[in-house]
Amino acid sequence: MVNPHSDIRPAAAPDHAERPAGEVPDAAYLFDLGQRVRRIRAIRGMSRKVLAQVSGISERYIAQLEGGMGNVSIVLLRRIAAAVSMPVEDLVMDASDDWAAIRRMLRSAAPERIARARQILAGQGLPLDSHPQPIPPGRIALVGLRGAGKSTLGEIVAGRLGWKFLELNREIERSLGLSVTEIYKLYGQDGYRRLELASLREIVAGTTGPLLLATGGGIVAEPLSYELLLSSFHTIWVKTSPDEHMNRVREQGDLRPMANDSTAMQELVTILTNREPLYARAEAVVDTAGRSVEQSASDLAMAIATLRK
Ligand SMILES: Nc1ncnc2c1ncn2[C@@H]1O[C@H](COP(=O)(O)OP(=O)(O)OP(=O)(O)O)[C@@H](O)[C@H]1O
Ligand SMILES: O=C(O)C1=C[C@@H](O)[C@@H](O)[C@H](O)C1
Ligand SMILES: [Mg+2]
Repeated sequence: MVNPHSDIRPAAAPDHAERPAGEVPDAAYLFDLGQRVRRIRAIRGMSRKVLAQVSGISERYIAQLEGGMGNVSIVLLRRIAAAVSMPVEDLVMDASDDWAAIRRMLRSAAPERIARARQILAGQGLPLDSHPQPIPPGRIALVGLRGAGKSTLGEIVAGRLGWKFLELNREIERSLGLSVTEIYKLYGQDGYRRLELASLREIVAGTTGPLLLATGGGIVAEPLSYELLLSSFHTIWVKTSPDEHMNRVREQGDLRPMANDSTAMQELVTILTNREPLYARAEAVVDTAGRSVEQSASDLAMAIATLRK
C-alpha cells in the first residue's frame, strides 16, 4: 500500500520578523489552522461539544476557529491543544504524522540517542540505506474503527492458526485492574494513551511466538504508539461502511466516543474520514461490509497468508 505519510518535511522556514507579504496569506493560515483543529478533534473521536467542555472554550468559538474565522489567542490555542492532548506546536504548523512522531521521540529520548540520531541524519554512522529490522512474519496487528470486527475476526483466525490472540484494550485493563471507562474517568484520554503505549511496548518486548493483536480504534491518534505498532507488526486495516459501523456498535450498546444523540452518525463519518489516511498506512485491508463473519474470517486468513509470503 502506498504510504501517504512517509515524507519528512523540512524544518520551518527561518523566522522573519516580517513575513514577506503574500507568502502565506493570513486568511489561508487561519483556514489551515482551523482544518488542523477539526482534524485532530475528529481523529481523537471528540465532538465539538466534548472539546468545548474539556477546553472550557465555547462551542461557538470553536466552530468559528475551525471555519478559519477566529484569530485565536495563543492562550486559548494552548487550552485546545491540551484538550486534544497534543503539543501546541503541532497545531500551529502543518506537520506530517512522521514529523509529529519524531518530535515526540526527541522530547523523551536520552541524550546519547539524540546524538546518534543527529549522526545518522547528518550521514554519519549507519549508512542511510541500511534497513530497519524486518518484522517477523508471525506478528500481525489489526487496526480499524470500533465495530469493524477486529476482536471477532482476530479471535476466530488466531484460533484456527493456533496463534496467540491479544486485545490491547484488555491488556491495558489487566495491567491496571480497571475498565477502559474507569481509566478514562480517572486519567483522561491522555492518561489512557500513555497506558496504551506502555502496554504496547510490553507486548512488543515480552511476547514470543506468533501473535495476532487487536488494537483499539483510537491508537492511530497517538503518533508514538502508532509508529511502534507499524514498525513492530504487519498491520491489517479491518474496515466496514459507516452504516455497518454504527449498527454494529449500537447493537453492542456502546456509543463511545460518539455523542449519544442525533449527530452520532455525522460524528462517526467525520471520525472515519479523518482517520482513514492513518488506517490506510496498514499494509493490507480487509473490508467486512456486506460480508458474513465466516466470509470475513477467511478474508482475514487470506490477507495474513499473503503478508507472510
Ligand atoms: N463480516 C463481519 N466481520 C466481523 N464482524 C461482523 C461482521 N458482520 C457482522 N459483524 C458483527 O460486528 C461486530 C464487530 O464487533 P467487534 O467487537 O469484533 O469489533 P471491533 O473492531 O473489535 O471493535 P472495538 O474497536 O470496539 O473493539 C460483532 O458483533 C460481529 O458479530
Ligand atoms: O476509537 C476510539 O477513539 C477508541 C476506541 C477504543 O477501542 C479505545 O481505544 C478508546 O476508547 C478510544
Ligand atoms: Mg474489539
